[in-house]
Amino acid sequence: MECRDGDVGEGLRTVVGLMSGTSMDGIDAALLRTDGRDRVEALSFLTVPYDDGFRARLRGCLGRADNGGPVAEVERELTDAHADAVRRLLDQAGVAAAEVELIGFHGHTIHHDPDRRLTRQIGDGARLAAATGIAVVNDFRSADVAAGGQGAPLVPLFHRALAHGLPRPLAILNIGGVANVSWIGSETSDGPVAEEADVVACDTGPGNALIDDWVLRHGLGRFDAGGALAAAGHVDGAALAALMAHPWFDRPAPKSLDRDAFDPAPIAALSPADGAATLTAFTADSVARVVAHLPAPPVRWLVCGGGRHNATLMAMLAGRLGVPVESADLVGWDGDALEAQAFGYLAVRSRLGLPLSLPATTGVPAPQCGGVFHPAG
Ligand SMILES: Nc1ncnc2c1ncn2[C@@H]1O[C@H](COP(=O)(O)OP(=O)(O)OP(=O)(O)O)[C@@H](O)[C@H]1O
Ligand SMILES: CC(=O)N[C@H]1[C@@H]2OC[C@@H](O2)[C@@H](O)[C@@H]1O[C@H](C)C(=O)O
Repeated sequence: MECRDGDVGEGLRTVVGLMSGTSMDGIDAALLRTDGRDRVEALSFLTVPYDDGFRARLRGCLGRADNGGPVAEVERELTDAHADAVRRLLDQAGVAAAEVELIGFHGHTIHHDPDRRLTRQIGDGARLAAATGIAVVNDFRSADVAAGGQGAPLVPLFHRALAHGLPRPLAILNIGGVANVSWIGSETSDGPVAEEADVVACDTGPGNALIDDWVLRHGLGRFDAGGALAAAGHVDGAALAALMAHPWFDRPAPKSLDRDAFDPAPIAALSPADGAATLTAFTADSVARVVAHLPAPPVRWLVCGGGRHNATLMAMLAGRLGVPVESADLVGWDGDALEAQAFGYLAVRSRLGLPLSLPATTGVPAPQCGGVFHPAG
């Protein structure tokens, strides 16, 4: 399926993908070569962490659908930080800006309410294009949401491109601030019928964000390193049941979440370790709960995103899913880089006029193109 005539030719292109994820840890920047279809070659990757001051300013924008308050200033700061991340990435890779055709710039989601047809990623595409001298595609989610889709997750078509040769059905689980799964069925090519049949996706529920917030509130760092705090605690069954009673878990896929969709009030009175254990079980239980919404149970789960570094969470997932649950790095992917790579891949698809989302990945009525192009400044 093609939405319009592609305005760039076929073949591999060198692109940068940039992601500022819901955990607000920093900017992930990936350099890759891809044809936007089934070929992907990872070249280089780095993360530029946000400092605490900027993270606090960014947090102050969450929930805002308008440009008021600090949003415009934070958007400029965020964009300039992305330009700096691109420079560092290209320095690291020894690649000149002139060799890069395109940047896929996700920006940062500050508001996501697709049921009201609202989603907002801050990040000024024209400013980034001017600062880097490289053409930019941004605003990947708006067209999907305007058409009635969830606007997320958008990584599934990239996951499918990576998954050739792996056993099916395969689940690729991203555990970032929020968690999302791509279910990949039969091995097929990039055609319209196949696209409908072989990939189903949705957010699963919380990822690390509630755990991060809990650990931070107790002065115990920015995240539960290795899951050590959770390992020292006990899961509170009543609090977990209260968290899992949220009606969102009964909604069929596709579905998506804003970062702060769940109220952690049920764990408020728990000790730091018991709270961490219970929130970690909340993430694991919500992933297990999604299996009923998939076309068939996956035979293997490959986990990417920062949550795969949490051994307690990985053990809970393995216990609940009953099939191998492994880091995506085991099959040669860089589990920290996949989201950033995905937005480089999606930028190429945007320029080729190929869909970024499908009815089975976002609930959009028909395969949907998206992204906004900003020529090199
Ligand atoms: N060593 C570790 N042990 C435990 N957790 C970790 C570790 N390293 C990273 N994390 C978790 O991973 C999070 C970052 O994950 P990631 O970068 O995948 O999220 P994101 O991309 O910001 O979010 P999203 O995918 O929702 O957009 C951290 O906030 C932390 O909770
Ligand atoms: C609205 C939004 O930014 N959603 C993010 C978030 O972080 C994880 C999960 O929730 C996923 O749905 C999505 O990001 C990934 C990159 C995606 O679109 O596939």
